[in-house]
Amino acid sequence: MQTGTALIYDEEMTKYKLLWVDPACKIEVPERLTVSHEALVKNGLVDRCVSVPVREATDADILLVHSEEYLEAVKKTPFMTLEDLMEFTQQYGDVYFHPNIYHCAKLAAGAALQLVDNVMTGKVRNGMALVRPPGHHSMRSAANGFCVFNNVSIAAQYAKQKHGVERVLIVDWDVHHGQGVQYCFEDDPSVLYFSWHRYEHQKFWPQLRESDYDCVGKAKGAGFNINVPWNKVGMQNTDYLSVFFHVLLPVAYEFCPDLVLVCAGFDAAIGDPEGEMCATPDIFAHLTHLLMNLADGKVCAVLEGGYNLTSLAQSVCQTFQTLLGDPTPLPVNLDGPCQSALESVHCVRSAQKPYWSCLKHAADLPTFELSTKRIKVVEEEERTEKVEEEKNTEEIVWPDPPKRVSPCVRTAVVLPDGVDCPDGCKRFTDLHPDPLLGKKLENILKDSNDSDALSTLSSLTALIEKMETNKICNGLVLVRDVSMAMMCVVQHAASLNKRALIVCVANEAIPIDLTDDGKTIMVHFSSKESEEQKGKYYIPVCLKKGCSDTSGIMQAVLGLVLPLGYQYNPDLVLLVRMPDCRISESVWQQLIGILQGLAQEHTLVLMQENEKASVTPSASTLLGNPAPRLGPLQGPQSDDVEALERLRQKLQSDWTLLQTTAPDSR
Ligand SMILES: COCC(O)(O)CCCCCNCCCN
Ligand SMILES: [Zn+2]
Repeated sequence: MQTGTALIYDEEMTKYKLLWVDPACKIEVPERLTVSHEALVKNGLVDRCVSVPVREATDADILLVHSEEYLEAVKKTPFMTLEDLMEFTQQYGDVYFHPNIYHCAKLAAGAALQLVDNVMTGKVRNGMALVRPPGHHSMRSAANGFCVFNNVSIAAQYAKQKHGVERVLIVDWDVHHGQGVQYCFEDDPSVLYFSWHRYEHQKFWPQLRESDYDCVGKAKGAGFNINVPWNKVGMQNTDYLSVFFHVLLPVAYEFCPDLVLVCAGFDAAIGDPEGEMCATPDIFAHLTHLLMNLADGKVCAVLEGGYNLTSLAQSVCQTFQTLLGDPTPLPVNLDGPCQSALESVHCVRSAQKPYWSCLKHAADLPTFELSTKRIKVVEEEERTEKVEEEKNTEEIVWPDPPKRVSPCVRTAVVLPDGVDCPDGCKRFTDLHPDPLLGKKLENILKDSNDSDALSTLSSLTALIEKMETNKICNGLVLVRDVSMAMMCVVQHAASLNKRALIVCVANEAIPIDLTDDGKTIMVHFSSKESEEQKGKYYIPVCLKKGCSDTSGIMQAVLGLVLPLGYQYNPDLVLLVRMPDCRISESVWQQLIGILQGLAQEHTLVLMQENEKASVTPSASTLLGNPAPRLGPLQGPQSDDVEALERLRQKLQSDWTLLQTTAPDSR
């Protein structure tokens, strides 16, 4: 299994800057790279990474995206006088040139290519390149928005040409629209480009009509361009996650990329003068984690924007820590998307509906959108660049990102004798069994003299306590009676006053009575509609074909379990696989991998002791290895989707992160 996270950085890329007065460009300073790298050093993250050297992109590399005339023109800039540079710059927008910027632009593009080479040849699992000048605005024959060469677009073409990559997903979480990337791939179905961006109904830079949600790509590329416009500032963590759960991830899993490239701009974070958003730096820990079970974990992030030097440095560290496998921080108080974000999610899903089977049941465009579409056309003439009113300069503050400590034991296992402990795991037994345990569990234990049941249960309860005190990150336990063990965990977690999210994959109903105090939530996958209501904390997901239905499970995991789990924010995630369920190993691993974003990766996997074959794959994912790809997903069963929609309608008043449509409140 490939490991290692590449860090690509070279201080040469700090050696250019704005040489004249230009208010639009003054934020793009060399310190952006130095503060980021220094933060990595200070947090001991440089030493944990594999340092990969930069290289200059060759002409051939650059010509994968740019025209010869543009490259030839840029080649002349090192020899220009200051006046020539200013005049040369005039022909482009919101960008500046410098005698050394061509050299740095080759290094920035070359850094992205080095990252792709090292990931695609298996020298590292994933990585990030800290570069400037950034890339996503530059076009075939034009510099734009601080960008000279389109680093990530070149990397995508390079990955296809040199490494035979067939499908590339580009996730652009920078707060600006990477129009350069969109133009490069808009008719190319092998590159799926996803971007969210501050838009404010086309009032925000670069004020392009083609940045709106209805620009879905052209010809064969229709459906392979996804624009999520933010029509208001102040978007928060919950808005970003809502878009991942209900737009990006379902489509990304259906697309099943061979490689994920990230236009990692951190101007989407709080404090940034460009974005004016409110998402905190730790959100990038989650966004990164949610991409890491795609493409067998092959994730290459390349720095784009980010102008608040404090939030930039914090966001860069959060991203590297997740790439390195450190537990994600708790996703605190997510209270569901704001109205504007919900409208954007609703519009994007309906615009993309014809192209993705995971969206085939998405709602149609809200009626108000149809009406305002016309109004917007009318306003077109009146369009004036939003007056750059003085940014409210009062200091914006936010809490430091939480410490993310890796427990000394990553994965503990409780296995029957004769079952080998997988490499990297630690066999766990309870050294101080609680003599009263039998008594405490008598309501659960059928036969309190059953000594090895009792010993397994005492190991189980002791393991939970080690996870709660962060001595152990996660665990895998094989038991004879899964139902009984599950009830024991529920009872014990409740006694520790810890909130547990239980995801149970089964085929039959399961005998469990959940307390209605919300200390435990259970999502129960089965093939049978369970008639009796078991309260709002028991959530039955019925799949006609049962747990062998990969698309059905993934649809429910991404669109229901994740949002609900993130909003519930448990201390512990219990993954229970009942003996009779026929879930595929890869889907089971995806479930384990995806849900590790919750509860600081305190995941407890519970299986029947005869599932020996599943011990190694389950343990591999618990150890932080990426879950295997599922292959391009077909559409889920229609009646399953309708059942899921009914469930969503029922739950979304309590769990607002489940919402995907804006009430027609106009
Ligand atoms: C790929 O570069 C990263 C980036 O997307 O952040 C570039 C933003 C250019 C923003 C240009 N308008 C500045 C107007 C003054 N406030
Ligand atoms: Zn940006």
